[in-house]
Amino acid sequence: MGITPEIEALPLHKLDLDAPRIIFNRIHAVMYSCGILALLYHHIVRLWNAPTIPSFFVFLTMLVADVVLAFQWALTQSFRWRPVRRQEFPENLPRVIGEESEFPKLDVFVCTADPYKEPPIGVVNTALSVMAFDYPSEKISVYVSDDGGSELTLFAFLEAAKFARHWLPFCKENKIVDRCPEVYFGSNAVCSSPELREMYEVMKARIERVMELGRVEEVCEAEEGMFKLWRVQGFTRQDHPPVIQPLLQSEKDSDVGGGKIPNLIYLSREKSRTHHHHFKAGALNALLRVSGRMSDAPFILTLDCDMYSNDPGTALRALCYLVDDDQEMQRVAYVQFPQLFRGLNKQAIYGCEYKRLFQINPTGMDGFQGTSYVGTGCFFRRRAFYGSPSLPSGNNGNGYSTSVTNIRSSDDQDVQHLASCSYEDDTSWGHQVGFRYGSLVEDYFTGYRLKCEGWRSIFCNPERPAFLGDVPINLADALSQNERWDVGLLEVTLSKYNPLVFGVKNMSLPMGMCYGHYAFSPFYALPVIIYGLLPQISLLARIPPLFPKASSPCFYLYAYLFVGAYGQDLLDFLCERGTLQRWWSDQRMWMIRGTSSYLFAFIQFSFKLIGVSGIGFNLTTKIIDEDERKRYDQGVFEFGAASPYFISMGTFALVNIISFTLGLVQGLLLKSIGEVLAQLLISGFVVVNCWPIYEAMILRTDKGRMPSRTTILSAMIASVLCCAAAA
Ligand SMILES: O=c1ccn([C@@H]2O[C@H](COP(=O)(O)OP(=O)(O)O[C@H]3O[C@H](CO)[C@@H](O)[C@H](O)[C@H]3O)[C@@H](O)[C@H]2O)c(=O)[nH]1
Ligand SMILES: [Mn+2]
Repeated sequence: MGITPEIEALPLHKLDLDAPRIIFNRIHAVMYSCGILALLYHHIVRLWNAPTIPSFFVFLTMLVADVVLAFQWALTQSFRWRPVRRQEFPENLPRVIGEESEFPKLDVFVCTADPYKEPPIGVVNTALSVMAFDYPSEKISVYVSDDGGSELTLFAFLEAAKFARHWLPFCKENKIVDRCPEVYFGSNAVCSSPELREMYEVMKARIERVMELGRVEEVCEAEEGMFKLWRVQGFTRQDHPPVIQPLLQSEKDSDVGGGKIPNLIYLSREKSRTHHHHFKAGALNALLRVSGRMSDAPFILTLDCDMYSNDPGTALRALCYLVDDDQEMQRVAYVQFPQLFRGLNKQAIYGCEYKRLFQINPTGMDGFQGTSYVGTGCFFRRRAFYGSPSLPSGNNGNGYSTSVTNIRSSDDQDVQHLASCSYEDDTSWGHQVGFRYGSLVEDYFTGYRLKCEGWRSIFCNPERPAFLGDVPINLADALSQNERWDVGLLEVTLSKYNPLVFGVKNMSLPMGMCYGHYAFSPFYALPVIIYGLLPQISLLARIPPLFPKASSPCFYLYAYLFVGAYGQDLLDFLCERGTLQRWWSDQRMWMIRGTSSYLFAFIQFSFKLIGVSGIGFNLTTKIIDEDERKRYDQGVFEFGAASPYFISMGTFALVNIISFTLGLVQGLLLKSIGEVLAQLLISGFVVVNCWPIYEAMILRTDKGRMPSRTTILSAMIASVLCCAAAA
């Protein structure tokens, strides 16, 4: 093992600076900073000269909005300072690692939490797609973590284990590219094995039947034992003992051709109402311990249940970094692949692609200490969970260092105990060891804490998407997912781990800024709400204009700052293979989040602070309603089911259209458009963005239109605001 001089010429990976972008970004940064300084100066002069006390407060509020925007803009410079591109050469791996038998083991964690929100057939597809990696099968162990504690999921995996024995050799012999069965059989490609397709359909039907029944009835005698636990009185999803069930064992089992097969293990950790389970992080830690005992692979891939592998070569690509024994590369805690999605509509109306988060920003963070962990599609070095890179590591005899400094390790503890609720009591699990607790965005938080310990990470973004997942296809789901993330971020921002304090001290200034930018993103609620209400209300109230006249040079300063920020955002988007339409949706969703999920996250977080209510992990539904899907595919916004989000965004939309119309009429009548041009442009911009909301309120008749009660309520609030302003 190790790179000897002769093979140095055959590198495993390569890094290039994105020079044109770096130059452009830095020049823009300097110019734009001057603009911001000029704006702040303008603000201060204006505050100083405020004619009345109320106008002083109005100006002050506008200053607050601009300060938050400027602050966040400054933090984003760290993403733009030094973007890099990487390339891997997996074909050179054998020269470094040697024979297939020398390849390191790989453990894969697939998380699921509710069979009704995350259909088991989907989870099965994800598992099968990774079991079929181009990788020595006997080296792979797939662990399915079922936080739903459901016999339905176990049943599905019993079926999957049988099907895998046919599917895996078929994929490898025929060099199939799409190794997620649903995708392969769903594509138009002619399947060379109709029997296999039939077998898949039968499996699917059996799983779906059990889902309909809601319980497992017909299983053969050999399997009946596995379901016994569920028949015990008092077994519920919140209260049950650990269930660990190996379904395939590479030592004993083989595929239908007699070839090797991966391990497949079902695990549902113990649950009890008296213990906090720490959601996904808790599940991952149980997996970490159990897998450490059962297979103890040095490398671990974490996957959400809906993220299937789209490229069988992905594991090898990740190894290009993980097995490199260069000193810098030995500090790599994880290799993160981007989250990419299938089934997005043309405009990606709900902005769920999160291109900036998953594709653009990571290239920038990779120019420093590496990108953030995004929860799925990420290959970890097991050792990273057990302490800093400078700690001496264990060795599994294969040349790859592994964990195993189990905090309470002693051999008489059986595997069951490792998955029990009380195992973590009074240990460092979740604090210094394993996935970290304390934030609903356990992914962001864990990656961040690892960086603070001195680890680094890699962003690996190959041409063919490595993994593909599902996105929420209705507005309320998209916002509720975002709200959960925001609450999780606030938990970090308002703790001692604030990235601008703890992070800057333990990582570096640019890394602290990157993590800080995310941590503070819920604060975007402030400028969005202020810019979305104050200029409009003051327009109606005819109080002194908030912005310079169209003829004043300061007007151009505002124009420059607006065009400069939006323009650069658009450029970043297009450079990362985005389209204009999707960018438009993305910026629109930013505005919508400002008035809904960002705002509601603050409310939810405050409730938690004062102890009114706890916070939970609201799963994103992966079930797709046909009707909804149709509307989504046509790019039509979904407002069907009432949601408090819609009331606040409806109010905003209405205030803006009222103020825009009245302001325009008044400006024309009094021939004073120039004086209120900036305010008209702002509310006009909001109105254009809100078009789908007006449509849903008034024009549409389908099931996805805005519920009348929501429309009426928003209209009432908006009229109260407008009347109060005009009075
Ligand atoms: O108590 C829980 C809750 C969730 N999950 C699993 O966590 C995954 C992510 O849940 P999902 O509802 O799909 O949330 P998303 O917002 O889509 O997930 C993003 O955000 C999460 C953090 O909020 C990360 O964990 C995910 O990896 C990231 O893709 C799913 O596989 C769930 O089964 C559990 O295992 N246990
Ligand atoms: Mn998800």
